[in-house]
Amino acid sequence: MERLTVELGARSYDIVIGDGLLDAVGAQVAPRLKRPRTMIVTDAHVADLYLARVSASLAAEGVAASSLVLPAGEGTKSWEGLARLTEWLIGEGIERSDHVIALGGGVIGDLVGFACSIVKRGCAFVQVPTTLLAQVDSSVGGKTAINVAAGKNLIGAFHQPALVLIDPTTLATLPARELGAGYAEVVKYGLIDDADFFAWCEANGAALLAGDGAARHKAIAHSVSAKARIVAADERETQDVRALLNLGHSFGHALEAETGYSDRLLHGEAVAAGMVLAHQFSAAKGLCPAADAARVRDHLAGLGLPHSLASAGINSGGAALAAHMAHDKKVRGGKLPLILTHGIGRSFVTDDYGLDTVAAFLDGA
Ligand SMILES: NC(=O)c1ccc[n+]([C@@H]2O[C@H](COP(=O)([O-])OP(=O)(O)OC[C@H]3O[C@@H](n4cnc5c(N)ncnc54)[C@H](O)[C@@H]3O)[C@@H](O)[C@H]2O)c1
Ligand SMILES: O=C(O)C(=O)C[C@@H](O)[C@H](O)[C@H](O)COP(=O)(O)O
Ligand SMILES: [Zn+2]
Repeated sequence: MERLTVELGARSYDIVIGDGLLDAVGAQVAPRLKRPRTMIVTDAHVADLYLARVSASLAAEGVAASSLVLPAGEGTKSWEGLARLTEWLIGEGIERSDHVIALGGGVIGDLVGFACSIVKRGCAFVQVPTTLLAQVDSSVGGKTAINVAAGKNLIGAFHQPALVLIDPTTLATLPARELGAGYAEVVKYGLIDDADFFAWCEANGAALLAGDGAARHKAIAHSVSAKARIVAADERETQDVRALLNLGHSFGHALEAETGYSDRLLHGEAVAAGMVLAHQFSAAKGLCPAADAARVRDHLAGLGLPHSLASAGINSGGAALAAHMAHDKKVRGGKLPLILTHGIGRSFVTDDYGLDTVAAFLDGA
């Protein structure tokens, strides 16, 4: 079992990684509770697979757990999902010191985190991520949100979890397409500031996706450690440090919006295409060697991930895509900060390029 801490002063918390940890959720959570009671929120797929085990681990510690099973999929990160969850938590008689357990992928984690940021003005929650994406990214850092018609994650809050419990063995049941989507966020950490880790991804990505346990463990531990470092340095994304975690997302979120947050394009798939576009845009502006942009495209394409507008199933014009980007939460003074790069592992934030420039680039991409 491995343990690291996200250092955030009074809001610091541990991330625990261990095979079989799902059966120890009760032992990890029980000592934190003011009463032997908790609420588990999950989705329909994960409930079938893992809810009974988590409930049993809590029962073994004398903790009674009620559960809410929400529909699987991005559509649950919505006003409707939020209303249903918050009403349920209130109906369950939640107290602020209770620890709601978010058992599932990034959709459940983001929704539960946001609900817990507003119910009774703030309740505790524990992330038990079961997708690769959630284990390497979304369960850590306290960005919580729902999607609205105008854009991705536009209604949300920073609300840190009290604890993150990662059991990599849950990935054994994850569909290959979901694994690939999560893998895009793993590659992101290499592209941001760690060229050696990108090279590791090139060498080990295929094995990781094929089920290599050691590769999965290394990717998860490395990713959460990088994320913990970045979040500790800039918790609320005010200093152009945490914004680097948005590499590929300004483009990616526009692609997700264009596909209506449907399963035509998963978040991680949109990020994969978005990261390639960010490198190609950088190369087109003379900021990044074209060979680096090609290397990123080739790695993601080689693993079957979207690596262009066409392979992401997008045939909209640049202006339509750029219009989505105008809603980006990083916009300041009317300018859109983009995460661009000087090469692999050398990302940076700039607001030197306007939406017209981005639209023209996308028209030719
Ligand atoms: N808060 C953050 O920092 C952050 C970071 C990255 C992504 N996100 C958000 O995360 C969301 C995407 O998360 P996701 O990719 O985990 O998607 P998801 O939560 O929709 O899960 C993907 C699918 O896998 C199923 N599933 C989950 N665990 C499983 C398992 N172990 N075995 C079998 N099936 C399983 C789910 O039921 C679902 O159908 C997006 O909304 C994205 O915006 C947030
Ligand atoms: O934690 C962060 O910071 C991230 O940007 C992680 C991203 O992978 C994630 O998709 C996040 O939700 C995007 O943030 P947003 O602020 O652009 O909604
Ligand atoms: Zn993301």
